[in-house]
Amino acid sequence: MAELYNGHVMGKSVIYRILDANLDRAREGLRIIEEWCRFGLNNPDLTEECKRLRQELAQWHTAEIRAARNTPDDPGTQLTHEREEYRGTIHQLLQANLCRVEEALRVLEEYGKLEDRQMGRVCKQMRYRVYTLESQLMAYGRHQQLLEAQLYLVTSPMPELLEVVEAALQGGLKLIQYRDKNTEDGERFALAQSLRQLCDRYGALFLINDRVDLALAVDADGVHLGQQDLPIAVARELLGPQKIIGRSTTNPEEMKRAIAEGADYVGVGPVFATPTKPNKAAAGHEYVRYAAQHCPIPWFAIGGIDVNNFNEVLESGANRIAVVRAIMEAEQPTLVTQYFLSQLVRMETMKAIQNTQVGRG
Ligand SMILES: Cc1ncc(COP(=O)(O)OP(=O)(O)O)c(N)n1
Ligand SMILES: Cc1ncsc1CCOP(=O)(O)O
Ligand SMILES: [Mg+2]
Repeated sequence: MAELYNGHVMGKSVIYRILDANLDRAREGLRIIEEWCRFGLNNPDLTEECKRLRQELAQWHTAEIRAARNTPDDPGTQLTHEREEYRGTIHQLLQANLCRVEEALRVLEEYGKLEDRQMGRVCKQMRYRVYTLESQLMAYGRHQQLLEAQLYLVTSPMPELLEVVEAALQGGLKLIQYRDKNTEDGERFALAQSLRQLCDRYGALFLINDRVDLALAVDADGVHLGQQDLPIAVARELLGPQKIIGRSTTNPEEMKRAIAEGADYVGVGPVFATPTKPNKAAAGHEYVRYAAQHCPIPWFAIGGIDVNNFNEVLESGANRIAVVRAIMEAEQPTLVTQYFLSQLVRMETMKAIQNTQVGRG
C-alpha cells in the first residue's frame, strides 16, 4: 500500500526500513547490556531477561522487514555524535545503551502500529520491561560496588575540597560521602553537584550526609543517616529501593535496629575519640570486634582512624574503614589513599589464605 505523505509517495518499504533499523538497534543495545550482566556482574537473572528481550524482538524481525534494508542509501550511517565516541565508565556505557534500547523500542511501538497493532502493544510492554531492567541493573551495580568498597572518605568543608577529593580518587578511592554541616544550601548544592560529576568521572559511589533532599537533587547514590537523622523507612520511601542508605551505630542495639530497618551498610564507631565529632564518646575496639563477629551487612569502622592506628583497627576485625581527617588533611591524599587500600587488600588476601589453610587442615 502506497500512501501520500507531504507530496511524496511513501511505500511500505519506508516503514520496513525504520522497523529494520530499530529492531537492530534495540537488539544490539541489549546485547551490550547482556554482556555486562553476564561477565561483569555474574547475574543470571538480568542476563536471562536481556536474552529473552532479544529473542522476542527477533521474532518481529521478519524476512520482509530485513529485505527492506538499504544501508548504502542511508544518510544516517555517516552521522555520529561526539558523545557516542566517548564512554568514560561502565556506568556511562550502560546508561547510553539502555537509552538507545528505550528509544528504539519507542520508535518500534509507534511505527509498528502502522504495520500491526499487536507489534505496537508488545514493544510498549518491552519498553516498560527495559525500564525495570534499568532500575535493577543500576541498583545491583551500586550495591556490588558498595560490597567491594573498603575505604570510605567522608569529606570535611575546605576551600580545596574538590582538589583533595580528586587526589583521593586518583589513588583508587571508590566511595565518598559529602559531609558539610554549616555551608548554606545554595553553595552546598553546587558543591554536591561538582562532587557528583567528579565521582562519575572516576566511577566512584557518591553519598550525601544527613540530607535526603540534597541526595535527590543531585542524583546521589544514596545517603548516610545518623541516629538523630530521618528514619530509614522515610528515606527509603523518598529515595526508592535502588539507592544506598547507611546508618551510624555506636552499639549492638543500634546495629540490630539499623539492619532490621533495611540499612545497606552501617558505620561502626567512633572507634577512637575524634575532634571531627567532638561530643561523641568512643565506642572502642570492643564494638569493632562485635561487628566483625555479628554484622551481616557491610560495615565501616570510623572515628579517629589514621595511618598510625589503622592496623590495630584491622586486627580488631575491620575490613572496611571510613576516615575524614586522615585523607582530607593529608599532605599527599593520593598516597595515603593508596596506602590504606593496599593494606586493606593485603589483609583481605591474608584472611583468604588463612581460610583455605583452615579448610585444608
Ligand atoms: C560512615 C559514617 N559513619 C558515621 C557517620 C556519622 O553520622 P551521624 O552520627 O549522623 O553524624 P554526622 O556525620 O551527621 O555529624 C557518618 N557521617 N558516616
Ligand atoms: C562522622 C563521624 N562519625 C563517627 S566518628 C566521625 C568522624 C570521623 O572523623 P575522623 O576520621 O577525622 O576522626
Ligand atoms: Mg548525621
